Amino acid sequence: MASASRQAPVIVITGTPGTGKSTHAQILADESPVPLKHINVGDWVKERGLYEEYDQEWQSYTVDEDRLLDELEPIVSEGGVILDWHTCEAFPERWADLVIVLRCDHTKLWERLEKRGYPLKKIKENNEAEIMQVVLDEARSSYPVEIVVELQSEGMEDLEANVARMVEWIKIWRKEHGGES
Ligand SMILES: Nc1ncnc2c1ncn2[C@@H]1O[C@H](COP(=O)(O)OP(=O)(O)O)[C@@H](O)[C@H]1O
Repeated sequence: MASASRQAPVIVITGTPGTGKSTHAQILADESPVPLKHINVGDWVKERGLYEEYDQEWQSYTVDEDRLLDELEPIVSEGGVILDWHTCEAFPERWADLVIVLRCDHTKLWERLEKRGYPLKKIKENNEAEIMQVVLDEARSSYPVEIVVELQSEGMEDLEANVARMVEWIKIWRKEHGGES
């Protein structure tokens, strides 16, 4: 059981770039009834140099997964963490109590990535990945189906409803793990 000795859960928020992971994670960290540390894994990789190389053409880093997992392990095993990353299959299954996969209509996603200044081929690649539900399939094949939850992230009302659902889930988790409701 992932969470046997933890006081607070580990929530993975994943999805194609631009689906809203960081936005959700920040608000959830603010509104959670238990303290949750938001780790933006992409930023972590950059800040700590946990990559093998930077690909200029794709404007992306080749992550050193072994080092990344080694650095995350002691933090994650304490619990009370939101792991925010565009992929989730590298994380050990035992880490996650809940895996949220954010989804977005591809035309909206295209606009978000354009605004971010991504090169066209990177926008296309991510757009296709979203249409083909690559991250959702990856989550479903990496974790027990009952902890993987797919949520739409298109407008502000989705954002509010999704965070409210996660807060409710945390309250129940806490009750089940001997904390207050
Ligand atoms: N549900 C949503 N409603 C409105 N805007 C959103 C929503 N989700 C994300 N956005 C916007 O889309 C952009 C990308 O969101 P971000 O959280 O950075 O995505 P990610 O972390 O998945 O790359 C941001 O400008 C954010 O404000």
